[in-house]
Amino acid sequence: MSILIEHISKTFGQFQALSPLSLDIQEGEMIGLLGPSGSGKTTLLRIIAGLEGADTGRIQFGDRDVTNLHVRDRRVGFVFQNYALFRHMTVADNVAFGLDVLPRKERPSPSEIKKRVMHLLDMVQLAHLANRFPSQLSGGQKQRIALARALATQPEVLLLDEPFGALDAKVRKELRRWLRGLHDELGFTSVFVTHDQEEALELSDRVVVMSNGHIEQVDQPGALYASPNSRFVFDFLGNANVFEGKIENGQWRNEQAHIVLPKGAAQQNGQLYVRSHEFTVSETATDQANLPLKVVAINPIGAEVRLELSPVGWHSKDIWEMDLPHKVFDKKPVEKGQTVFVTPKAGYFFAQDAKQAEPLHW
Ligand SMILES: Nc1ncnc2c1ncn2[C@@H]1O[C@H](COP(=O)(O)OP(=O)(O)OP(=O)(O)O)[C@@H](O)[C@H]1O
Repeated sequence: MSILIEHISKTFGQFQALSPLSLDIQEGEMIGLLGPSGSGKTTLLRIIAGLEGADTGRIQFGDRDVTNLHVRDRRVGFVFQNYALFRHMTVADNVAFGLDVLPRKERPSPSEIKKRVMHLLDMVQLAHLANRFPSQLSGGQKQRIALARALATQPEVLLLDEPFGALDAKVRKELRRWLRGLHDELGFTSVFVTHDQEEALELSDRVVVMSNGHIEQVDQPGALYASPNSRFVFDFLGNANVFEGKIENGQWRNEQAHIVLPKGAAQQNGQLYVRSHEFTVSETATDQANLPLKVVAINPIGAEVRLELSPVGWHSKDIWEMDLPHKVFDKKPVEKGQTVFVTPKAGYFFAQDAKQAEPLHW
C-alpha cells in the first residue's frame, strides 16, 4: 500500500510540531523517520496512523483518502517501544487480540483465529511460548510478540515507534535483521521512527531526516551519507568534525591552525566538515595542514580505535573525533595527553552562506 502525505501540519497550542510537509511512500517500501528528540517523528507517525489529527493537509493510502478516517478503519498495524502487551493475557491471546475484537462479520472463526495465531507465532519463532504470560518473556521476545500481534490482522501498513529502543545492542541488531526479512517476505509498507542513525541507515529503503518539525532530506541511505544537503544532515549523520576557516593566501586559517586548500576549491571563508575516518595522524604538521590536537581519550570501539582530540592553539565548537583501524593505531600508538597533528584526506566545504556543500579531496 502506498502512502501519500500532502501538506500535513500540526500545532499543539502555540507550538508548531510539524510545518506543512509532504512525502510520497511507495508500496512495499521501508521508511525510517530519523531526527533528534522533539523533531516531530512520533507526531508524524501518529498522524499517519490516525491516532492524531492534522491541522492541514491530507493522507492517502493507495487510492483511499484516509484523512478523516478513524484509526480502527485505517487498517494499520502498530508496534511501540514499550511492547504494550496485555499482561493478563497469554502470548497466544495477545496475538489473537486484533482478530478477536473484529466486528462479527469480519471476524474469522475461532479455529481459523487459532490457526493464524500459530502461524504468526511460528513466523516470529516463538510458538513454544504460546501459553506464557508477558512477564515470563525477555524484552526481545516481547517485542516479537508485539510484532506478531500487529501483523495478525494482515495490515498493509505497519507503523513502528522506536520498536527496539528499549533493547540491548545485540538483541536490537538481531531484531532489526529479522524485521527487515519479514518486511521483504510479506511485502507490507513500513514506516518506523528512530533517533539511531545506524538503525535508520541499516534498515530503511529511504531515510527521512527531520528537524524542528520539517523534513531536511529524503534519500536512500548511501545517497544521504554521500550527499548530505545541509549542515544539519551532515552533523546528524556520522561523526563530522568542523574546521571553521578564514581564507588567507590559499589557506584556511583558524588562529594558529591552517589547512591548504585543495586544487580547484574556491577561495572563500566557511566551514570544512571532515568525517572521523577521513584523516591521517602524524607527530608533526604536514605541508597540507597544521592542525595540532591534544589526545584526551582513546576508546576501542569494535573494529576501530576512537581518539578524542582537543584543539591546541585554535578553536572548535566540539571535541574532534578520529576513528583509526586497530592495525593503524597499533603501528604507531599515541598516548593520552600527547599532541598530534591531523591531515584531512577528504571533506565537505560549506561556504559562509551556502546551503549546499562542495565535496573536496586532497
Ligand atoms: N500532545 C502534545 N501536546 C503538546 N506538545 C506535544 C504533544 N505531542 C508532542 N508535542 C511536542 O511536539 C514536538 C514533537 O514531538 P514528537 O514526539 O513528535 O517528537 P519526536 O521527534 O518523536 O521526539 P522523540 O524522539 O523524543 O520521541 C515536541 O516538542 C513535543 O514536546
